[in-house]
Amino acid sequence: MGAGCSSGVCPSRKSDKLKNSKIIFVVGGPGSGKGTQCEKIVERYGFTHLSSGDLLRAEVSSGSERGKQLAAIMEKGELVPLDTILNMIKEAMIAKASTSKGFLIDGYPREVRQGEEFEKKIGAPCLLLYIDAKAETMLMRLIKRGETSGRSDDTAQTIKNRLELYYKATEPVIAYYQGRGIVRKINAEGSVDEVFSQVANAIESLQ
Ligand SMILES: Nc1ncnc2c1ncn2[C@@H]1O[C@H](COP(=O)(O)OP(=O)(O)O)[C@@H](O)[C@H]1O
Ligand SMILES: Nc1ncnc2c1ncn2[C@H]1C[C@H](O)[C@@H](COP(=O)(O)OP(=O)(O)O)O1
Ligand SMILES: [Mg+2]
Repeated sequence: MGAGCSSGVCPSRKSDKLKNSKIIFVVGGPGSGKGTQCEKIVERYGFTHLSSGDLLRAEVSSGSERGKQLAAIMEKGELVPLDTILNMIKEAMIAKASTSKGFLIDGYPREVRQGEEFEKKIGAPCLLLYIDAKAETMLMRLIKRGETSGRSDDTAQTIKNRLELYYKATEPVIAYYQGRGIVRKINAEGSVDEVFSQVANAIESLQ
């Protein structure tokens, strides 16, 4: 049990509707397996999975003007503006707050400032799942995913940019939360089930 989430209730909520929500950040490089593990967590534990990338892709699919601007950023493998993604996550959380057993925030924070702003506007995470795979493993998985995903960012050049940005901007997020004792590092090199057995141990340490 990490600081700030004893008995499943986190302190100092910034939104009344979310004040009793359990929040788990799922952080790892592109292609490390965040989405895959989140699906398995939902299946077994019934948490609410919110993927920042999925929220953004839904906006792009809507064909809105904002979606067009986001698509141009994502195609290059860059980060969209912090306020945009944070507001989308907050709205999605509020919509599910009354029925959710807890939230898996997948793909956020991608930089330390995103974590700070999330805590100011929403609340503190009680666990950070750090999905750790080698760069070569992530690259191979993304190239393979690109054969069928239809994602404009699963292309060789954009994958390279995303990996570089991950090491530069997102890895510091892990060090930032390590100081609070809420980081659980998951070795994501094995099979989906091998990875999930570690993930399940981390989730159960919270119950
Ligand atoms: N443990 C694993 N072993 C092999 N392939 C995996 C594993 N976890 C995920 N994958 C595959 O790797 C790709 C990236 O996984 P995904 O869950 O989309 O990662 P992320 O959300 O971190 O980008 C997907 O095609 C997925 O099926
Ligand atoms: N928290 C965030 N801040 C800014 N941009 C984000 C973001 N989460 C996602 N994006 C944008 C930039 C990413 O390259 C793109 C795809 O994200 P994703 O679906 O989470 O990728 P993946 O699951 O492969 O790691 O969406
Ligand atoms: Mg994903």
